Amino acid sequence: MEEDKYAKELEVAVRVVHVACALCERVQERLLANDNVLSKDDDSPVTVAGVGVHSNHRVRNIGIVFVSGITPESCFCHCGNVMNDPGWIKSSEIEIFSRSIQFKMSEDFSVQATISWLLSEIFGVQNVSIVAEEDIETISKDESAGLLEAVVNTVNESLALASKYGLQSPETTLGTSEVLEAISRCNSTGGPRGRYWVLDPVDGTLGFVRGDQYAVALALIEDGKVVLGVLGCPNYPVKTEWLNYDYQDHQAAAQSSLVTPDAGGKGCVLYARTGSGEAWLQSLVDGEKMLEWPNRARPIRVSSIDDPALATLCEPVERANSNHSFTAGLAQSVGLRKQPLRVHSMVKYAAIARGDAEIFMKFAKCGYKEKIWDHAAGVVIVEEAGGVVTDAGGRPLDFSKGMYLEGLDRGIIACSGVTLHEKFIGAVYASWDSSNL
Ligand SMILES: Nc1ncnc2c1ncn2[C@@H]1O[C@H](COP(=O)(O)OS(=O)(=O)O)[C@@H](OP(=O)(O)O)[C@H]1O
Ligand SMILES: [Mg+2]
Ligand SMILES: [Mg+2]
Ligand SMILES: [Mg+2]
Repeated sequence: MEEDKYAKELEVAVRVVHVACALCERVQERLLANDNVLSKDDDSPVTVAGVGVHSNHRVRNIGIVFVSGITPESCFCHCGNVMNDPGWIKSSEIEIFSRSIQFKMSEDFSVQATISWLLSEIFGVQNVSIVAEEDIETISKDESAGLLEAVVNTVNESLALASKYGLQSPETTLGTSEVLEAISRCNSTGGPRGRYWVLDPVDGTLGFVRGDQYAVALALIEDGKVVLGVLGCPNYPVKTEWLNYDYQDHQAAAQSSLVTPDAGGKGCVLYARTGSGEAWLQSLVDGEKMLEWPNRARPIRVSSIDDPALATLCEPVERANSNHSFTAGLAQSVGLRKQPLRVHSMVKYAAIARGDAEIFMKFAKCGYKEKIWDHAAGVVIVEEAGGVVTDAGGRPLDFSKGMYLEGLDRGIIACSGVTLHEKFIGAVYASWDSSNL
């Protein structure tokens, strides 16, 4: 790859993700300030599920429903709606969850509008095509007027700070139609040809509403290949020991000396360009306090551990999202001894790229189709940091087939190096037939 190919795109992508992370932090602070925090208790008796509707080609989250005493698997279709993104919380947390999800939806759309507007300003509206998780229909409905108003305010608040990150802020505040127009540009469906951005505005929905780990993920795909990836991790500080903190720890830590300019603040942005052999980390900086851009970056590398007994497995928190007992069996057969690190969102890819864990595995239920925005940025960052990412058959993930990772063989295995990777691929072959997947 030419030395400077995609250099400008990467530079811009990193800055817009910083702007988006600052937006997320503000929204999450408001959320947490109102005691809208969920605990991490996974064994609670109430099922919470987002309710989605099929609109065109994708399933949208439009609200929530609470059903006592049934499992996500037994959720049913209701009035043409389907259950999506199931999770577990305590009954006492229902009201909190309901408020939280409003914040989360507002954040999703605000991030999409902000990133879409900034990319369009820089590269020209006609050159910007985005595949993103949320689409225009949800927010265009009459009943979403309140949500839209909140989004317009948040977008303007964020764009006003864009100049702090070396980007152009709008001359006047954006109106509703401009915000909707920016969101409507996120209607690409991807595919094998052309150039398009891939955006997950908030990855790790439950992590976000729990005041825990979540990520903003932006990648650029050209002719079906991911050419760069940027992961914003607002709650993943340079200090690794915070990876698995909960909100209470977070409060304590936020007041402690860990959050100092030296420690690098409470979040980070990771990025890489395909083929460069390098991946980078920047601390998140508070735009309002920032005196000048550029923020310094340091190279990151995967862990050099290849002894399974010393390796750490990172996986989704929710059992509904990945089969914990299957991965535990694989881990045992390969010889892992440590407890798995369960972390929400693409922060798992960040943990591998930074060398904080050695293996990330996700085995979704049969029938679930992985989306490209949940993996594109993370995969390139792990690979350029020296890691290996494939499906369970050992093949690279194929981002060229539209919004989904079509043809994915069973699950995803990301490792810090080939030795561990080969062991896990071998373990899948050995145990698959006896698994219930
Ligand atoms: N049923 C099911 N199976 C597998 N995967 C699913 C499922 N439902 C959702 N998703 C996708 O998982 C994304 C969140 O993954 P995480 O690894 O963060 O999950 S977890 O919260 O740690 O359990 C999540 O991304 P976000 O929606 O951006 O949060 C989803 O795209
Ligand atoms: Mg996601
Ligand atoms: Mg998301
Ligand atoms: Mg979602």
